Amino acid sequence: RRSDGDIRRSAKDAIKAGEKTLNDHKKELKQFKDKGIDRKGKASKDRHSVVTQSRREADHLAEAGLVSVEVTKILTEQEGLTLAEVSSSPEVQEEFRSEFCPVPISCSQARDSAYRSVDGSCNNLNNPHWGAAVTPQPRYQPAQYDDGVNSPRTTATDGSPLPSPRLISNNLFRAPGDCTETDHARTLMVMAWGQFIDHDIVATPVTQGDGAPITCCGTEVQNRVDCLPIPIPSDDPHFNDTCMEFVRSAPAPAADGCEAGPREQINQITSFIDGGVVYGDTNMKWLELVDTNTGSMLTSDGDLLPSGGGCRLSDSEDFCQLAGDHRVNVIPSLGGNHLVFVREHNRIVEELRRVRPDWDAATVFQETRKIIGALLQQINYREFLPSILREEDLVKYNLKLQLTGHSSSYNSSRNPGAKNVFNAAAFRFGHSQVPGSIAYVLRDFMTRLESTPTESTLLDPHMLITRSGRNVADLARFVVTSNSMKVDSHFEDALRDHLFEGPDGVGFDLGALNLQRGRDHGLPPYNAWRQWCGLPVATSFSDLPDMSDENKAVFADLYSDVDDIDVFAGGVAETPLDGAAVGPLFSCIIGNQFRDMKEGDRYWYENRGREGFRREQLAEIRKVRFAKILCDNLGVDPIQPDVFHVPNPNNSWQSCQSLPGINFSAWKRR
Ligand code: HEM
Repeated sequence: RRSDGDIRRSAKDAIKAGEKTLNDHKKELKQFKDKGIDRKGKASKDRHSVVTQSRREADHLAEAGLVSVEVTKILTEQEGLTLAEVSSSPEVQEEFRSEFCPVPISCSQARDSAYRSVDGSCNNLNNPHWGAAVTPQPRYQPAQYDDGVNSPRTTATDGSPLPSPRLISNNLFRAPGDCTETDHARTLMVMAWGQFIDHDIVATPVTQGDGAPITCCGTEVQNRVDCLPIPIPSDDPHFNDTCMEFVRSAPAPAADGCEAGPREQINQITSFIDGGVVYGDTNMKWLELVDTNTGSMLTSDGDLLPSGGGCRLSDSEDFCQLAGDHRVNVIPSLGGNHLVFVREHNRIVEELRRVRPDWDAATVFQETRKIIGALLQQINYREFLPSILREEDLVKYNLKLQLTGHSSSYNSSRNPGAKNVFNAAAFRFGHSQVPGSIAYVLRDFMTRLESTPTESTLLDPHMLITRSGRNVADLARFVVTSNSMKVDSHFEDALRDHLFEGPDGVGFDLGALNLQRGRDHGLPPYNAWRQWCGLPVATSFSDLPDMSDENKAVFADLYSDVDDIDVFAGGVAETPLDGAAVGPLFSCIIGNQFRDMKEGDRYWYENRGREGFRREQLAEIRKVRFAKILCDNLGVDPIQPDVFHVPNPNNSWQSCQSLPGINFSAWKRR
């Protein structure tokens, strides 16, 4: 056995080598920039980077991640340590931490605050980084990289290469006759909310070049370490090319704290449902979005979102929208939800100023932010989750809300962080719900106007902001009355062939990106997750439980072993459970994640104490449903009380006036 001193010397040498790799990497990125390689390439790659761009703070963590990976590779491959020895060696970790990790966060001020910190730090007082912005994504199961440390999972059990994600997409995700099935019970709000709340929970940055999105296709960039381009089969039904751009997610050090270990990925926003999607997660962003004289959110002409950020503009009068999250322009249904909560914030500010004239603008802002966070949590757990999970799973994962009084669900040993498999696979189920076109529905609920293919609305906010936003209510009416697509193995061509397509006709396949992202992150395959969830595991393709015969046959054609199936492919292809939108595997992962985010949140809105609300305030918040918020801010009247389900005799249209709202006198000084 090697002495501690010997291991420390090896660790120091490995760290030196890691630093050299980091410097070489930076030089290489600059060279690609100087040669103009990252500046050229396809226009669609720049659009994709609007979604996956990284923040400067994340770049620093990525540098630590790169060294962590290098150190771990050297210690395991050249110095003969096992992964477990690297992780548990105090010598290795002390050396790594002293060079690359920020000084531990002090929570002395945050301890007694009635408000969440802007970046989510110190929510958990013993583990201040849990759920905070710009931290490594935690995992439910260790990564499965080809080399154990860093290389994507690309090899099948028998040693052959895994099938190309685009090939899987062509065979599994393409709907027969290009016709995806409708979900007759759920509305498009299930899809729109899923994406909106996802953008409150996770943003995974990819590695960026020296100021430009990286290029991964072409002879000049072969074997680039940051790349994992997707091979396109020569007989592809849509693409003429042979290569789809794909940049790896930026590396992070090991998840719990900041340690040397196998590659992890970054979450650059807070995992808590805290309204970061509305406000952002940095003081800089708050200053950009908030009127500091009043505590209200800045808006533009027509009470729309302010302008800024990147998107594509089809009309010279339009502008890109700025919001707490940079992905706001991805699709109008998402931007619509952003707008609703900015308006709701400003409505609440007015109400609070009336009942609390003694409060300054900063207090009004924080109190309003707290109520908005509570409303997001309440809608998510009381309306959205019951629309996608079975009642028995809501009970099993402790996702049900209390009807009265405070709860004592806080558990300081639960890590609320958004888990890698939730981000890179399970919660992407919503991609299958996206419809092929977006339209306006007029006040008569019958007339549909300006139906636009979904691909033309991507990254283009036109439908929301045209005519100074006068059609926003028509768009919302479309979202709450139209059916979502079923969660199944089929995707609309808008996303599967035309995602972020440019004038050159080149776009992405989102289904293929999801599969490749899972491999990039080293996600264990489908069967390993079934086992983790305690579900029956298939030993052959023919006994895949919870799957149609048709899907079993497709999997048997694509993969050489049932143990190789990618978790996103297997999960989305499962037959939904009775009463749920998703199958058993995604129900399990989504259930576990939302339990962590509820029980692991010291500021969970039902909690007692100064982090929560007074009893009478909580009772007022409990009166509100999402329908009322749409009423108050978009004037969609009448509306069905449960906007996640289509109107029916048990969920019939009601006047906005008849839906209860918050009485703010509960916020009066006592
Ligand atoms: C409406 C159209 C949508 C578009 C165009 C879209 C597009 C995208 C893109 C381009 C990515 C990054 C892909 C990658 O390179 O890995 C992504 C990630 C993701 N999407 Fe969507 N999406 C849509 C809707 C949804 C919906 C409805 C949900 C959930 C219900 C969802 C959940 C997610 C999640 C969880 C991620 C990973 C986020 C991260 O880790 O940063 N998306 N989406």
